[in-house]
Amino acid sequence: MSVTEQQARHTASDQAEPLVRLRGVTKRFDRTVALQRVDLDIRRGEIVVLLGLSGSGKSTLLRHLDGLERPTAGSVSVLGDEVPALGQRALRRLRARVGFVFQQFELVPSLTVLENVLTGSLAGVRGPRLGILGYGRTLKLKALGHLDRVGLLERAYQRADTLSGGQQQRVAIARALMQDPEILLADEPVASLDPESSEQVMALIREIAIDRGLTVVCSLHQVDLALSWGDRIVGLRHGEVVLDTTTDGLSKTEVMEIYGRVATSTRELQAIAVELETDELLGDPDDDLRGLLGVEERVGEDELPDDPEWEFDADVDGREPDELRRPGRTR
Ligand SMILES: Nc1ncnc2c1ncn2[C@@H]1O[C@H](COP(=O)(O)OP(=O)(O)OP(=O)(O)O)[C@@H](O)[C@H]1O
Repeated sequence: MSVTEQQARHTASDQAEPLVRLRGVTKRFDRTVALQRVDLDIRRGEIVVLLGLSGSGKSTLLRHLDGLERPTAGSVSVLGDEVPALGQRALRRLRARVGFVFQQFELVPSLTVLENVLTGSLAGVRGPRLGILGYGRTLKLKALGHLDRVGLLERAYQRADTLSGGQQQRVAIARALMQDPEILLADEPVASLDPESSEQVMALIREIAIDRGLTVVCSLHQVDLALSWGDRIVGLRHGEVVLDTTTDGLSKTEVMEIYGRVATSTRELQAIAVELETDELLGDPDDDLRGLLGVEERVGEDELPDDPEWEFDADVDGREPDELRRPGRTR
């Protein structure tokens, strides 16, 4: 995106009232604090990327915007509605204005592509639909138009499970468009895709958002994609916002430095490097890492690996991304 385009979009969005406003949002699940005192304003037309490690609270934040979670404390306002206060009917009306795209696409595999897209028109509508015959001509033409927009018109009558991952995510985007949403939420929409498909899907989301003046809030863990396809990056760590900046002129190293500054140990830096898919932090841990991020004073010598054969356990799925392991050592 050109700097001029980004400036024009920011100027327009700066003048508008925020579409999304979070104030002091804390969310606890039993003893886990998923979000901590989050304040966030998102204005119409912004394309915001939520960036952070696994377990940092990205999905939880997105789910609050759609009323799928209620905050333990604080307020969540979306499109002028105080979301946690909405009853079921009002929530359905809000959800009809907010599209949601998920990591695993959530298509019905045995239905055709067109039928899957048509189900997007059911947001806010009650009652079952009986296959494709249950939808009127106008809706079918609209669905076909969206399939054309995402480049899959010729696949309309194919079963959804015969498509590639990238194609399925494009179908999910077409389905979300059936609602004519004002806000599009996307939870790790490219996490299951290869790099090329990821680029294509993110490019498509951005193009559609700009065409339609959509506001997008998208969680990602790849810094490169966040920088290429977002206007603004909101970085989360342990449920707190630790970074909130436009992508204008921002470099990957700067993003990593900010994450580095909030990391409390070398182990966490390594986890950040692995999860954010950068090798910039994975040089010689004794030199490059500490030098780049200036962490010596904070972490102390005893936390740094003293053996060059140490190995980082990249399996951060356990949401405690803090394990250093030497070969052969059991945890
Ligand atoms: N329904 C739930 N019950 C209990 N704990 C939960 C629930 N949902 C989320 N959590 C916890 O809240 C924290 C934040 O989770 P969340 O899914 O929002 O993180 P995330 O950044 O989206 O992670 P990922 O990138 O892996 O999807 C994690 O510690 C998670 O285990």
